[in-house]
Amino acid sequence: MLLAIEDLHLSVPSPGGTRQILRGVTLDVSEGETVGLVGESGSGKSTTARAALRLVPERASLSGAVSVCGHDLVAGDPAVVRKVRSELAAMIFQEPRAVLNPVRRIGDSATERLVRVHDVPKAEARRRVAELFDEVGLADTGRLLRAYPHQLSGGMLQRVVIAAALSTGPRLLLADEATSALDVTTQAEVLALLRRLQRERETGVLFITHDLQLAAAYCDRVYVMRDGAVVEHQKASTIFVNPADPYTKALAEAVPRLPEREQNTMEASA
Ligand SMILES: Nc1ncnc2c1ncn2[C@@H]1O[C@H](COP(=O)(O)OP(=O)(O)OP(=O)(O)O)[C@@H](O)[C@H]1O
Repeated sequence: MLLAIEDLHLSVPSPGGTRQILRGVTLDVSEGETVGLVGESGSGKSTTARAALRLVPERASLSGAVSVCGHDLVAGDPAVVRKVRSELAAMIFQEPRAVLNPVRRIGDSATERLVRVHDVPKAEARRRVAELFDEVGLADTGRLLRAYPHQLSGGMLQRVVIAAALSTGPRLLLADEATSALDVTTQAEVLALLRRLQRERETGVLFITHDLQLAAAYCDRVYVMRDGAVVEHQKASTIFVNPADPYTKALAEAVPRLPEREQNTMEASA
């Protein structure tokens, strides 16, 4: 098992007492699996994923178990946490521009993990990252390594971030709304790319999205969260057909559909 979270509770002190953010979350991700984590804004999806890297709020109180490739992230000492963050797991966020320093060249940002954390010589790190750029479909890698983030489109930047995340060969990818800011075509391209890389490397992916339809189409299994707890867990192929929890039912019913009249008009004109 790559990621195993069991009965995870997380609370933070708040002006009125204690604020419960996670209430007994249990989920897992195996090698080569894409597992969706779905829920509305504020349901605790990001907090759950960040707990896999022990990136929890300061002064948070945490109980339960989190293990990444068998390493205990709750009780583990700082060396274990460092190993997980630098070698075993990597996170991809929604907005690449927020991750990449705007005044640093792409090459410096993308090689940072290899150079700083893994002591790989700079020239070797650039060679490896250039290879990965090629793999994620970025052309003209020499020019790209010298470019600044503002010179690239959102889709290209997200590919850069994916290449940087993959540079240290993580077993587990935590993708937090990783394609939500992209237009539909670019989103489809980046999802296909992630799928291919994942199959080649047998990576496990925790795929966080607020979009149940996307999760059902893209993932193997789906967990649905509401108010800090998992309220449903199903195979992706059945979650739309057979939602058990009333909240999932409501989410499934909320998927926008074209009104019948417009659909008929489109069919007629096709
Ligand atoms: N450091 C913190 N201190 C206090 N509350 C926090 C902290 N971090 C998160 N929260 C709260 O915990 C809840 C869950 O947040 P989280 O970001 O995990 O939700 P989410 O499902 O990922 O939402 P979104 O889709 O909007 O990112 C939210 O109500 C958020 O405001």
